[in-house]
Amino acid sequence: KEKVEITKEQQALVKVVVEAYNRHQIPQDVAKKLLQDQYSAEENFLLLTEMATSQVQVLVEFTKNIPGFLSLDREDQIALLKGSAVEAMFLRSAQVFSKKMPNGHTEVLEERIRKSGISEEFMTPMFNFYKSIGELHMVEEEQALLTTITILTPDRPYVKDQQAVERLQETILDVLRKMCVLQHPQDPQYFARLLGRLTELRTLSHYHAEMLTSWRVNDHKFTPLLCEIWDVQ
Ligand SMILES: COc1ccc(-c2nc3ccccc3n2[C@H](C(=O)Nc2c(C)cccc2C)C2CCCCC2)c(OC)c1
Repeated sequence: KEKVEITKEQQALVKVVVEAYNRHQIPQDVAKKLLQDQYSAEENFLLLTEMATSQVQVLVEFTKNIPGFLSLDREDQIALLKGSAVEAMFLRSAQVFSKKMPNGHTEVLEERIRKSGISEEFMTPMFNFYKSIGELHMVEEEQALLTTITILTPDRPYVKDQQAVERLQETILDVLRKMCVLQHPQDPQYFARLLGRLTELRTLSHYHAEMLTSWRVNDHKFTPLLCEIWDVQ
């Protein structure tokens, strides 16, 4: 049984990433807003586009703190951001949905999301993903590193130097694997299950454009930034 230990530089790397991840969170807590009032489909659509727009902005800031990211080719940095923004948004939403809340609040939140204006057909895959993330009971380090691994996916469209991205991703994967072994000694499959969620995340993200255009509102207005990132308009 090899003794797994996290090196000093790996600890420093995790600290930088987790601090940046926590610092670059969206100011207003959307879950609180949703728990307070039932909004119309129009208001929810506007809230979604506002949340998604600010999420992309915080994602850009977050990537600046990923060791090695700024040394990548600049066009590759853009390709990684464009390629991971939707997945990062769903991962963030799953983490918000899975947060420990007072009794009954999660059910109210789920109801509000079901009635938000999103069309029926996407609810099952979306909530299946949210619940599968929730079952992992990830600690914040795992959440931050998993988001970082999603961003550092080498085979995004238009990435030229995939090897450089792979090297960065492997650095994060190595420390996450060790953390999972140390954090969940009773579950040797935990790290594999964590990575398995990224496959589910990619599948869910294929639906995002349809989820938006099928939102039950008359006019689907997007910000210029979202037109860039989402395959809409
Ligand atoms: C593409 O279609 C989507 C994407 C996300 C959600 C979503 N799942 C959530 C789980 C928990 C809390 C809120 C959740 N959201 C939205 C939200 O803002 N996600 C969010 C974003 C966008 C950025 C940063 C952070 C977050 C949480 C609410 C937007 C307003 C209507 C209700 C959903 C969604 O729900 C129908 C449909």
